[in-house]
Amino acid sequence: MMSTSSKIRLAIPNKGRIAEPINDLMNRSGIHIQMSASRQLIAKTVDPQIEVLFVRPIDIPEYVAKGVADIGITGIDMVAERGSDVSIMLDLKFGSARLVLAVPEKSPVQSVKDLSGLRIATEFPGICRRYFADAGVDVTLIEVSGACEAAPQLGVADAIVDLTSSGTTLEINKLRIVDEIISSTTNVIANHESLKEKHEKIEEILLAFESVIAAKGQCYLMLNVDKSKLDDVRRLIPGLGGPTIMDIAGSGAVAVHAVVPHVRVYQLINQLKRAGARDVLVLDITRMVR
Ligand SMILES: Nc1ncnc2c1ncn2[C@@H]1O[C@H](COP(=O)(O)OP(=O)(O)OP(=O)(O)O)[C@@H](O)[C@H]1O
Ligand SMILES: O=P(O)(O)OC[C@H]1O[C@H](OP(=O)(O)OP(=O)(O)O)[C@H](O)[C@@H]1O
Ligand SMILES: [Mg+2]
Repeated sequence: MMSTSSKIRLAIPNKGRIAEPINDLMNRSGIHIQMSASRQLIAKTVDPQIEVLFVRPIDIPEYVAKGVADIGITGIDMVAERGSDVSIMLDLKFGSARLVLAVPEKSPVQSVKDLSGLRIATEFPGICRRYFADAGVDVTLIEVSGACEAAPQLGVADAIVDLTSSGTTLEINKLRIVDEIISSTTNVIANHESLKEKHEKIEEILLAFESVIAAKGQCYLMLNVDKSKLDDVRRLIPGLGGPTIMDIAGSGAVAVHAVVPHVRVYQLINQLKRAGARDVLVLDITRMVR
């Protein structure tokens, strides 16, 4: 195992749907990117051992497989499309989408078997070839690089294989799902050799990302309460290691601190006030390491 002095190159998307959430993850995890120009392809970070490479999400799996980057962040669909030999390290749980086979609402097609001899438009030729081969169905693939849902209306395809998340694009283009091929989220992937040689540093980065995911949806609640009412307040505060209780010197009151889920806060504050809590503060948690 190598020391923590290993340099790491991290490949992340330069554009597209997941670029912004990944940038947010980098900031929250404390690995701030230092950009000197907006179209910069390689950037330094606050950690002199971590350098960032900005590339297209579809190219990240192969850059990582070939060792151009040690680790990368991209959709699991991109890894499947390229068939890249990388280690899947961490599911970041955003960028959720399903890759589906869809046909015009009025099409007679009911299953993949009905597509024999027909034309399929897709941005995912790799996944499609394997999918139709597994199904034993011979089709013609029409490769497009966006706006795939328009292909049936334009008369260039009989069906499409494309991503859907909210379902809006399928609905607007009057398309019906016939099958789900894969579901995808944004993941951290790693090069096999880098994992052996730079294990400690990669683990350090993963821990930083995990701590951001753990903190998501949680907030830090602080309040003061007279000791006589402490039991009522304690009963209201949900788990997560139980509240921390500290004496406020000479006041007959205590300070109570606890980590609580965001979704509980609105109701909880009212209940706590009724139970005698005062000076309530709710703070965002950026990172949480257990
Ligand atoms: N509708 C969506 N909802 C959630 N995630 C999506 C959606 N569309 C794409 N993604 C995910 O975003 C990642 C990058 O795809 P995206 O289409 O944003 O990149 P791109 O093709 O480089 O950008 P663009 O389509 O703007 O040219 C993929 O892993 C994909 O699964
Ligand atoms: O279910 P929805 O929420 O409507 O999302 C689905 C759309 O999102 C993606 O398009 P993207 O924004 O990447 O544009 P593109 O078609 O040019 O790739 C995908 O290719 C679909 O077209
Ligand atoms: Mg796209």
